[in-house]
Amino acid sequence: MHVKECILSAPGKAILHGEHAVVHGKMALAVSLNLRTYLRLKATSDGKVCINFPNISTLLCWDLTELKLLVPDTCKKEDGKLLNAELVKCLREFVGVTNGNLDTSNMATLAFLYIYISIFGTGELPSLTVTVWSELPTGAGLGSSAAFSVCLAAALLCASGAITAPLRESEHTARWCQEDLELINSWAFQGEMIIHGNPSGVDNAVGTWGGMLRFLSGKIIPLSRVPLLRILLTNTKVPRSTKVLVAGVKDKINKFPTIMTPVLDSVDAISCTCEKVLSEMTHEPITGEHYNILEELIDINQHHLNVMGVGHPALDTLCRVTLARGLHSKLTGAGGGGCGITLLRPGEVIYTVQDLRDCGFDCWETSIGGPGIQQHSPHAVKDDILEILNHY
Ligand SMILES: Nc1ncnc2c1ncn2[C@@H]1O[C@H](COP(=O)(O)OP(=O)(O)OP(=O)(O)O)[C@@H](O)[C@H]1O
Ligand SMILES: C[C@@](O)(CCO)CC(=O)[O-]
Ligand SMILES: [Mg+2]
Repeated sequence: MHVKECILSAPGKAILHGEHAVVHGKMALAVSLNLRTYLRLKATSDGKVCINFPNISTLLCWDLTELKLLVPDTCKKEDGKLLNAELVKCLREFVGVTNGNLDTSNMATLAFLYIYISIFGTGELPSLTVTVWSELPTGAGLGSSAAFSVCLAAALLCASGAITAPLRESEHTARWCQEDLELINSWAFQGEMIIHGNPSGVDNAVGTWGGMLRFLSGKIIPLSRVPLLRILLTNTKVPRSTKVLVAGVKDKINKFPTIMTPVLDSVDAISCTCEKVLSEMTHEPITGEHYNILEELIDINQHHLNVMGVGHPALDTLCRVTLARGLHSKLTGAGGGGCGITLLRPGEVIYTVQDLRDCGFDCWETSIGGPGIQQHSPHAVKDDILEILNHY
């Protein structure tokens, strides 16, 4: 093993515009959040691999001898756009995943085992313990699966020696070089493929690089100059699965191609227009008209997302309650429940927070644009999170 112990973190994300359309080759605008997923990897010598994912109540241990039997004959060490079908089939049987059973714990376990065996399968399997704790709500549209996959990919790549842990003595936080980030991102995409089925890659790109970015057909363009936006996040707490929602949109497009294609094109135009307005806001004095346009784009996109079939009555409530205070909201991420975003104007007093809490929703203002995957020294991690990571 190339590391004895390491602690990493990756951010969640909010999609401003382009969710679902991005899966079909359209543009998305996404931004990292100040809520992060933390992972601690520890080398052990007991011949076991243990995973502890307390957010989803998962604590499992296997003997290395058991896991060795799962390594397929053709274990590719290459990163790629396709999963090794033989390994997926074998792991699904091992973990007990059937087609109708989208148990949250199973998907995370499957993603861990897939990345672990793919990275180490051609050599010796190491004995280790991995603990993951997240500040993000899981399965709520804020990219928890991507932050999880990015952390797993980075930690296991470091443990294998494919990349080097960047933290030097006396440093508290460190990042990887561009080349290593590309490798982390490509393995995180494979984790997302396990959890999502058909991801665009936008979520893992934000988890890897952080900041605000434009994502189009696998191309990631960081937006360096963006205005300081105030965004309210609301979690309707309605559970949903990204995998199921993405598959539903695909079915609708296949069923009504001539009806749905213009909707996707319109979402693409919304993302382009939004990017243009955001860029103007960094070059010229910000006016009320800039905000008027951003708000109208949010309203139009929310209608389109309803047309795609990924709305939910709880998200309608969010839009109605915030509009009563003159604020504009849309779902973010896969929809079907989960979280929505509300744009706040500078200096705005947000009475709407109490209205939303009265509806039973969680609601908080977030800061956006935090860093992508990082390695931390234990001193750089908040005490309560460190306690959870060290508990196992
Ligand atoms: N902290 C975590 N620990 C373990 N597994 C996690 C964690 N966070 C996410 N996951 C895995 O990711 C799944 C949720 O992924 P899903 O893509 O459905 O939602 P999301 O990523 O939160 O939202 P979106 O994809 O819309 O942004 C969980 O069911 C679990 O398998
Ligand atoms: C719904 C979706 O567009 C965003 C999920 O955060 C899926 C994806 O891009 O992989
Ligand atoms: Mg996800």
